[in-house]
Amino acid sequence: MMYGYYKAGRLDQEVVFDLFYRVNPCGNGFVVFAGLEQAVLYLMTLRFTEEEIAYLRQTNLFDEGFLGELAQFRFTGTVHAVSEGTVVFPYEPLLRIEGRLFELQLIESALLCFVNHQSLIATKATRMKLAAQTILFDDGGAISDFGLRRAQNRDASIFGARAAFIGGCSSTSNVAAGFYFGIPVAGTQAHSWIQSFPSELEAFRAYRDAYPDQTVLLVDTYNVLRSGVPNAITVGLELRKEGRDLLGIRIDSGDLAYLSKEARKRLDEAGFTETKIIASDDLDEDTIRDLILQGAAIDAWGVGTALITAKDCPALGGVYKLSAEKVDARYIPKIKVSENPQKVTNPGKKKWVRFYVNERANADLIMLDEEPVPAGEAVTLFDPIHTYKQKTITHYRVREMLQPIIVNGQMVYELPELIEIRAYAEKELRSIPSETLRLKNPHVHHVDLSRELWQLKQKLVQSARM
Ligand SMILES: Nc1ncnc2c1ncn2[C@@H]1O[C@H](COP(=O)(O)OP(=O)(O)OP(=O)(O)O)[C@@H](O)[C@H]1O
Ligand SMILES: O=P(O)(O)OC[C@H]1O[C@H](OP(=O)(O)OP(=O)(O)O)[C@H](O)[C@@H]1O
Ligand SMILES: O=C(O)c1cccnc1
Repeated sequence: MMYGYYKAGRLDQEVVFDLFYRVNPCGNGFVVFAGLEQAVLYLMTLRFTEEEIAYLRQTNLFDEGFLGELAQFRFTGTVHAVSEGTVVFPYEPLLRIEGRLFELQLIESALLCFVNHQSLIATKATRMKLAAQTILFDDGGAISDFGLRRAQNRDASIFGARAAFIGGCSSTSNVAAGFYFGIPVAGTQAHSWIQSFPSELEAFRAYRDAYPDQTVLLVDTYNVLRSGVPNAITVGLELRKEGRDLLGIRIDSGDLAYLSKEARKRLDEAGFTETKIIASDDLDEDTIRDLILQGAAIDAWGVGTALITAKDCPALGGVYKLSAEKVDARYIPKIKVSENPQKVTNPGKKKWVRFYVNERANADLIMLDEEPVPAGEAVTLFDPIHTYKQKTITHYRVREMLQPIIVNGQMVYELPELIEIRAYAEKELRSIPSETLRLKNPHVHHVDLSRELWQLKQKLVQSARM
């Protein structure tokens, strides 16, 4: 397409693209937006190397003028985006990109790859947190990412760990992710550790000697209640003699509700009331919720496959659509019409706002960029499909959601630390009504169009059909 634009003399045509998604993943009521940092770093460093140009040359598809354009390629466009960790909903522009058609077309798939992957995993992690009733993070069980071995690849594990941390995981067992992003790293030991020693007790003692202040023992290699827990208590008593304590045990198979409750009883009877019980074994948000309903005595959760691959909903369908074209300093709105009404795009250069009523997100409104943001006057919102469904809000706080990130190829935004993004994501979740956070059949958050945008869309649909 870039070569075609070049041949048609359209490479400098100024356009606007929106990146958004249409359907929440996993039956969820929202998405936690993530991946912006990688998208921005990609745009700021995007170049064609001599080697890459030589590869393209030998395809015999392109002329030298075009290859020369690639050699001097720089991203010179303007990007507005929501902050990482923001709770977002279908059809909301997550990134709005303005610039040369030549550049904006090239970046489509890369931007989608960063945003789709990390937003999906951040959302999945949030679901786990909601299931574990840890939305208030100081309560309920922490969730650790155990996913590296099950991730689709190295990058998926590392960026997945980043996204999982944004979504609320407390730690990762992926040390590379700790190295790159400063995520707290935590882990225990595998069954092979226990098997490699002559006995379980010797294995526990050797682990304690290596990590006397972080002794967490895997108790299910032979028999949880007859061998693992009694041996862990023996090692715990030895630690006590040194003035230390047994930090935890991990149960990785069997009936996690029954075994955790029994293990809790025995640990408590032996005086280890502070020792944590960590569960793992094919956990997902449904099993976590189920175990909590059964009164399982689980303090923390190690989650692998279901988290890092978003196993039951393995892709977020974010898309990148052209919404306007600049002609004589004016933006001309563009639309994509479809037989499927959900695939008709929202035309024009747009922005969007969120209305808060009593500090809870009440509704979102997508509007044309030139429209004034409501400033306290009563606003009547209507459903863009079933337009008779209307509501008027009066006492609200309004927040503009897109902010400048890159202007004419220059970064104007300071990328936040990951820990700040995580804290912001938590704050965001607290601003969303609990009905929308429900794991099953959540309330559908209202994302409406301003009257002007709605009328423009109707007009363009009508004219496109003629
Ligand atoms: N009390 C429980 N309620 C609901 N699900 C549970 C409960 N206990 C365990 N599970 C889940 O059931 C599944 C256990 O599967 P299965 O019985 O096949 O294996 P297992 O006994 O854990 O042995 P292994 O992991 O060694 O194959 C896991 O996904 C686990 O998280
Ligand atoms: O959430 P999950 O996908 O289960 O990931 C975590 C699992 O990974 C490890 O198991 P391991 O690779 O040794 O396999 P196994 O326990 O399934 O046998 C660990 O002991 C957990 O069981
Ligand atoms: O640290 C652990 O116990 C761990 C890490 C990854 C996968 N399974 C277990």
